[in-house]
Amino acid sequence: MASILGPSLSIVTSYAFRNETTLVAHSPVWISCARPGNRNHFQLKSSNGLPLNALSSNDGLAASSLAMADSKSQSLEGSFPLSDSELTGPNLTITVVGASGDLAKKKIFPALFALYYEDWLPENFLVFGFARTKMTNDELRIMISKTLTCRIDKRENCEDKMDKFLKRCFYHYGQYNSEEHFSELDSKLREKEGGKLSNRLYYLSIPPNIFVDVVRCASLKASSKDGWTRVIVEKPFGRDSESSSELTKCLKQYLTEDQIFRIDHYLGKELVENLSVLRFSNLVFEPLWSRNYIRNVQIIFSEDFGTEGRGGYFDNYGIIRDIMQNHLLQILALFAMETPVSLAAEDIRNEKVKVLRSMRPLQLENVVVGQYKGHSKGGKSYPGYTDDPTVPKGSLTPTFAAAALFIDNARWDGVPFLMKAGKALHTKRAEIRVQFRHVPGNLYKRNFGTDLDKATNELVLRVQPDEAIYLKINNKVPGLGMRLDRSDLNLLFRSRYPREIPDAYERLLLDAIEGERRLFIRSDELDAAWALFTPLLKEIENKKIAPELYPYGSRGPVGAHYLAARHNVRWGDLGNEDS
Ligand SMILES: NC(=O)C1=CN([C@@H]2O[C@H](COP(=O)(O)OP(=O)(O)OC[C@H]3O[C@@H](n4cnc5c(N)ncnc54)[C@H](OP(=O)(O)O)[C@@H]3O)[C@@H](O)[C@H]2O)C=CC1
Ligand SMILES: O=C1O[C@H](COP(=O)(O)O)[C@@H](O)[C@H](O)[C@H]1O
Repeated sequence: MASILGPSLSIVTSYAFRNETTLVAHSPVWISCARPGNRNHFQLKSSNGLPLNALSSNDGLAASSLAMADSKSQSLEGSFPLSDSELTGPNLTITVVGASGDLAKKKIFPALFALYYEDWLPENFLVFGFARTKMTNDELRIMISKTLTCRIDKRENCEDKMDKFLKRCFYHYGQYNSEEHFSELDSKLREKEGGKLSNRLYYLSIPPNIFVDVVRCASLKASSKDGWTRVIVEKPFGRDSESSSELTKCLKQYLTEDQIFRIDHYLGKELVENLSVLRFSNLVFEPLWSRNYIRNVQIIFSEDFGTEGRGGYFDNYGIIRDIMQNHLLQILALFAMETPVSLAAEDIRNEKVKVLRSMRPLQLENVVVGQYKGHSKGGKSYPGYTDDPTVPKGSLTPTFAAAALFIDNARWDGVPFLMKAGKALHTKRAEIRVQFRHVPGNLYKRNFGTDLDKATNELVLRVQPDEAIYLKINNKVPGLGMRLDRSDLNLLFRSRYPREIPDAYERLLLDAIEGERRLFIRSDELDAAWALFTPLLKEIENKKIAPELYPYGSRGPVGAHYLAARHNVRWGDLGNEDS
């Protein structure tokens, strides 16, 4: 039997190395739990500097109890009810609260399976579904297997792995506000954990009005006694500053900040992760990253479908809360932050908060809101937003918004950051566009005609679909004479990296398991984000600003063009489809 992880610590080499086998063991000595196979990364330290699945100093458990639990677990080896006799390390149970719901089926279970398939999960993991719907373990397994459409589908041994995964999935039904039902869940978890050191991760995949009930019941009745307990909280984190701080206050009655993992799945997207790598590990970009060279930055999100099926939820939030205040603002903060002291979560989050706190209050005149209306095209008709039966008639909720934001600090003074987010537009896309300044005294300006904007360099990070980073440059068309052409230096991920890109939820789940908080939102970041958007949202709502209507499947309201033009900007996504 391999030895188990003791309370010794090893220090992280790098976040990116979590599946590599290079160890940098520091005192006290690393106790190896080496065993053959892919799971070597589970002997490695996580990116928070602790052994994977160990407790962080913030998880509320003294090292002595970890040691005690570990020695206890040695004597109970084999009591975990899986056939694998080589089990090592602490147990991990992941309880998906709201297991019957859309997000659980669509994203969470598939992500867990993908992690399992690729050997990222610890040996002793279990998945529990919890919801009010009555289901047996087998029914949950059928539900999971039916909806497990994930990137792994076509891979070798997928079915075999799936069977093994499903054997680790269990269900417990109960009410979200019943301490008794969470006590029952706790009994089931303890039975499965077999007395070993156990860590527990809860994923709140439920509507926000029941977050606090669940956290109260889980924390009082079903938290880990000897390991860590962490809770992933899904958005929305409130609707404005007041409700958000109330939510934080309530959660903090039962959890410490370090136990709360506020998820913003855009931070888990490959290209968003890559933003800092591009900037801080290439000499060529960072010197350009300021008002001196950058004319404007555009952060664009569009979906080619409406709120179909989620109109009830959406109408209470609207596109500004649904996409801008979180996903796009997070990207902006990462894009604009100063170089952090290190890659440690707190260093990065400190820099992001500074950006958010330096932002100029949003003015209504710098914002355009829109709502899609029904449209017929090619003999097919597409419903308007208010045609959705779950949306109140006459709703003014915006399904589109564009905004010009400014960061009043030395680096970004005067540079417009334009955001655009919309549903039911002509395409599905998310991208970051950086438009550089004109070349001063450009020797070739005669070759560009009068429109110098067309000749400026533009760096595009296409977050989705078809991830890519490309830089628009001017180039001489080969041949005699002097004709210039706008070309792309193009890093198309699917050509360069044939492996499929993991879903954002995979990365974020793994990070939460590892205790890596870098990609989760800290409460002061959240406060700063709401402080920026709350006055604007209140003004839009109090003044009952009517959204500009745009046809389903169009490029959005024309007001967005006027807004950009007022700031001397042209939206970069409005050229041809591939631009
Ligand atoms: N779906 C998505 O694409 C995304 C969702 N989110 C967020 O994730 C969370 C879950 O989303 P999603 O799965 O779509 O949500 P659902 O509406 O599907 O709800 C999840 C589960 O919660 C229970 N539930 C639903 N409504 C209530 C209610 N009023 N009171 C008590 N329980 C209820 C139901 O389970 P049961 O009846 O069995 O108890 C349901 O299966 C939400 O916070 C959402 O905002 C975030 C990003 C995207
Ligand atoms: O958070 C949300 O994101 C989805 C879009 O996510 P993506 O990963 O598919 O781009 C959006 O549809 C939804 O309205 C919003 O709540």
